[in-house]
Amino acid sequence: MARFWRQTLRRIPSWDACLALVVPAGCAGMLAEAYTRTAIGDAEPAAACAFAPLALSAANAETLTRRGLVVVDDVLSAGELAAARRDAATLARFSPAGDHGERGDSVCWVRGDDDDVGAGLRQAMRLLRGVPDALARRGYEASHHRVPRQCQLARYTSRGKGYDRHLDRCSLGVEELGLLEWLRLSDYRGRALTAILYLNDDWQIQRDGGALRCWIGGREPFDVAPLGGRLVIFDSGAVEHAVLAASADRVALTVWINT
Ligand SMILES: O=C(O)CCC(=O)C(=O)O
Ligand SMILES: [Fe+2]
Repeated sequence: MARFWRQTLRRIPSWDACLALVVPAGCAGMLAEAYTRTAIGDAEPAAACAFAPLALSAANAETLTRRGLVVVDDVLSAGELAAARRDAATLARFSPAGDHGERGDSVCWVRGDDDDVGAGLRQAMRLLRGVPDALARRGYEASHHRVPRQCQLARYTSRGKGYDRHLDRCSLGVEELGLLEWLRLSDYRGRALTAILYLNDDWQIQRDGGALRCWIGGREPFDVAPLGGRLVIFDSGAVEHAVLAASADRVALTVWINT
């Protein structure tokens, strides 16, 4: 056995040559792993996510282009909303989000093929993932968008805080983040549109709080109530927003559409 190893080692031209092969291969592996672990590693083109029941109008697309944000109400029927809410409530894998105390919600990532995702929630996800295709059909330049298979389900409880003012797209460069982190954040850096579908029941902003507060281009902020069945679409790189503290449980399903 010892002889075998001696002979094998003698056949290797030099350790330097070995290192020259192994180190770049290891680095390439790490970088590939960093990229494929992102939400866009297996994202689909917008057209592949077409969802016929979602009807957005030309006026919706025009408002999004002009203002950077559009609100569309009642995209779910009362029955669909109730089913999605029920499914969201039975999911048992929420964990606290936010490492720096900037947000008080618990989140879980859901995909259409997850075993614990019920038909109601799956329907809501299909609708949300159909947003870029529905926009592209109305003239919004979204055909190049890619849609992650996973959506974020976020729950803010009545006792917790909201989410501080922020932008959904990260604009830090490779020199600030380092190559590995820069690759890991590919989806976060490439976010084009944020699409949120609220799954709340009988929400009253004066009573329950929890508004989505938005700042666009230095103008006065305005509040959007998280009404059940309401879809909010905005430019992830342009609309600063915050979630105000809620006094009732607040549930939102979000997908970030990438370039
Ligand atoms: O739930 C909302 O209204 C917005 C949440 C949010 O800003 C986020 O998850 O990035
Ligand atoms: Fe956000």
